[in-house]
Amino acid sequence: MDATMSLPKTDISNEKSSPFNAEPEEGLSFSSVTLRKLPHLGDYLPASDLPSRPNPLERNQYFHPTEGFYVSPSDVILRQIVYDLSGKFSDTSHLAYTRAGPRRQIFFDTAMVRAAIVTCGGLCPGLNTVIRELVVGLWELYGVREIYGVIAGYRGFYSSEPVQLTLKMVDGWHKRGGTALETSRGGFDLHKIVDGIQQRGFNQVYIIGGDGTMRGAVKIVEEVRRRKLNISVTGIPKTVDNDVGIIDRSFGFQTAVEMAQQAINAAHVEAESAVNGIGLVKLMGRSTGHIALHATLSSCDVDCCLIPENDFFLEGPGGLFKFLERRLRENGHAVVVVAEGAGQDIIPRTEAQREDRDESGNPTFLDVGGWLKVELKRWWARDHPGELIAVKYIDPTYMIRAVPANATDNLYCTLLAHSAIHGVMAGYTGFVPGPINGSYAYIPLEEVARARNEVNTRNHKWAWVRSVTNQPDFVQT
Ligand SMILES: Nc1ncnc2c1ncn2[C@@H]1O[C@H](COP(=O)(O)OP(=O)(O)O)[C@@H](O)[C@H]1O
Ligand SMILES: O=P(O)(O)OC[C@H]1O[C@](O)(COP(=O)(O)O)[C@@H](O)[C@@H]1O
Ligand SMILES: [Mg+2]
Repeated sequence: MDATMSLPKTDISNEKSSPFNAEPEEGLSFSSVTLRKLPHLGDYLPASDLPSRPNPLERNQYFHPTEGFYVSPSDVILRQIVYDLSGKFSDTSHLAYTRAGPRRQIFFDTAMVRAAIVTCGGLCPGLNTVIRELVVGLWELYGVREIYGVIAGYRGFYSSEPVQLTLKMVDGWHKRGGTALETSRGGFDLHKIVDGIQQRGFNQVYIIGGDGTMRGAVKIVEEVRRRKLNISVTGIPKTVDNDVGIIDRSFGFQTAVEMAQQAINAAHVEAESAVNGIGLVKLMGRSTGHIALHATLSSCDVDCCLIPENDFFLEGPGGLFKFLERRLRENGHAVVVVAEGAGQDIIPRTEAQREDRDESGNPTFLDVGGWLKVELKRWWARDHPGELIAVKYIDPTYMIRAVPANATDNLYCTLLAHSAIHGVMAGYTGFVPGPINGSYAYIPLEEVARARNEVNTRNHKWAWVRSVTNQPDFVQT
């Protein structure tokens, strides 16, 4: 049967009208869509300080913009694309974001642009590609020549001299892991950072980082606005853990999953080749188990996937040991994948360990893999004296994030970088570019900083994990 979805005509909502955001038009069926308003320099700068000009892509020798090339403020991406046609619409189902892409008119004189690029937080495959593509995009698409790399994270804005970046310098960076600009945790001093941005005359700031970085970027945008500066700030979401919300996934995540699979494969080979072999792999994921989950699904060799979103326990009926004992009896070996943030509440720790934080204030974790290995051996020796066991523990955590991005992630990094540039040139600020349901959108930075992407253990994906591993729920009885 061909069902036609009709959206309810009530609840017309456009968060706040502005010349830079779409107005609902009479007769259009998206009248019930709530469009997230994007911050724009024009929100606080007088129009006389913000003259618009034609996009230089118009004159670019390699571009021949056709009808439909430019994105207009009324182009939107819907947050949700799965609907229940029985008519049970929820409020959030019609949330929309401004579509990313080049604008016909821009708000920067590209000869006057001084762009700053910084990387903060942990490493992630693709960081160098994003940096390179920001430089290439600014240089080739918009003719910008004043592009600077801020060294070693937020502290670089006030503690070291930025490095001028050229096309020649960044050549080949997309093939290198890590970040050529260096990164660090901590060092967030809001006033020193914004003073540094002002003193160096930066008017476009590209901040590449994870959830912590985005929270910092929100404060920078607020301070820039408070000082009424003509500076556009964008956040490019980076996290190997894939814990940033709203966007489909973060760059580098697929590469990390691919690398994780290699570790799982090795663990499987080791486990299969031993008597009562247990292959144990620890993967990154502070508070979310996305890497563990995706690597489990794609490897098909995993017996049990432990993630921070799911509690587990070791001893007694329904516990991990009983389950593994069964698997060893049935198959002779087992493979366990554990995300670094899993089981943290059941690992014994001292008061000092409980309080320990990294320079950014993130809690530091105990090694769940090392602890599990010791506990597994202790349990087996106690309950099965004289029987062989081999626990092969692989910790590839830094290996999976220190590699260059794979082809899919490299492509993604390019689109992110270019989307960021187009948005900044259009005068938007305090936004994040990212794919939503496969299409690139601009999302308010503040919203991204608040959103978390956790594994939903009640949805189909987790059910899929269970169908692959046949693992229990680890419920105390
Ligand atoms: N709430 C916050 N406010 C301001 N800055 C923050 C905040 N949280 C983290 N930062 C800063 O952001 C940077 C990166 O944060 P971190 O948590 O280490 O990595 P990530 O951004 O990858 O999550 C650090 O310089 C840190 O000081
Ligand atoms: O040892 P480091 O470099 O501080 O980082 C370890 C952490 O960094 C991560 O890889 C990524 O975390 P962020 O994205 O928050 O930087 C975590 O999975 C891990 O806990
Ligand atoms: Mg983080």
